[in-house]
Amino acid sequence: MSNLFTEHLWTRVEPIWKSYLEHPFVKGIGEGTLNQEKFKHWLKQDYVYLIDYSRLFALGSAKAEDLETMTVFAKLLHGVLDMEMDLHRNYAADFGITAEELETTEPSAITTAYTSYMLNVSQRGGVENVIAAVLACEWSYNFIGKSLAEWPGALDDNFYSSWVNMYASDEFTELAEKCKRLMNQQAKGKSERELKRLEEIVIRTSQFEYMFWNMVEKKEQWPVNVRGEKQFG
Ligand SMILES: Cc1ncc(CN)c(N)n1
Repeated sequence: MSNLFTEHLWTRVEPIWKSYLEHPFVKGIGEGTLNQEKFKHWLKQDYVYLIDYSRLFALGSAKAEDLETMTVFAKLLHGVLDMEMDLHRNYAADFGITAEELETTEPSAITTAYTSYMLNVSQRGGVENVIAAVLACEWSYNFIGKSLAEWPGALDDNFYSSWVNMYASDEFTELAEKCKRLMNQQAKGKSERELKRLEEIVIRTSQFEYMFWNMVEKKEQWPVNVRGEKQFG
């Protein structure tokens, strides 16, 4: 295993994350061709996802064993609530969707499953579980943003160029790097068995990321709603 735990993790998640770049939703962002109704579904679902995601950083701060780690989690929390969610609020305003509408979105089945998984593993373990749960989210979006930024035309006359720019930006890259540094610090001195357990969390969340792209592509909610009406993908 390489010295840095994140380098080892990269060898495990690379094939999963490369599959995101072939996903029609992600390709649609990079090529500027994504159907805007699908994007609105992402905006709303992602907004409520990010609310729970923020809770994870608050939990990380509460579980931290030193002031420095506490501060890093607090900075990550600020990064989501202020910087990342501003992207959503700005796109929503263009569509005439209010911040309240975003905030009161009913989470879909996949959104609920994904955030519940992250909150569950984070509550069960120490601070290392929290950072393992949030790592793929921050790092994989940065990976996608930077990859799409190199696609021809992704940053020119593309409705989604603000999306690509934000996730590829130096500011967002620094948030992803903070997560990687925290993961490596927490991995130090852990047994092989413990590292395997953390690796599994990163792989599971990477698989959830793919399911989230699928959910927004298909505008999925729940397979059956409260009136008994079925939704087929
Ligand atoms: C589902 C998901 N995963 C990750 C990110 C990046 N914080 C996000 N906005 N949405």
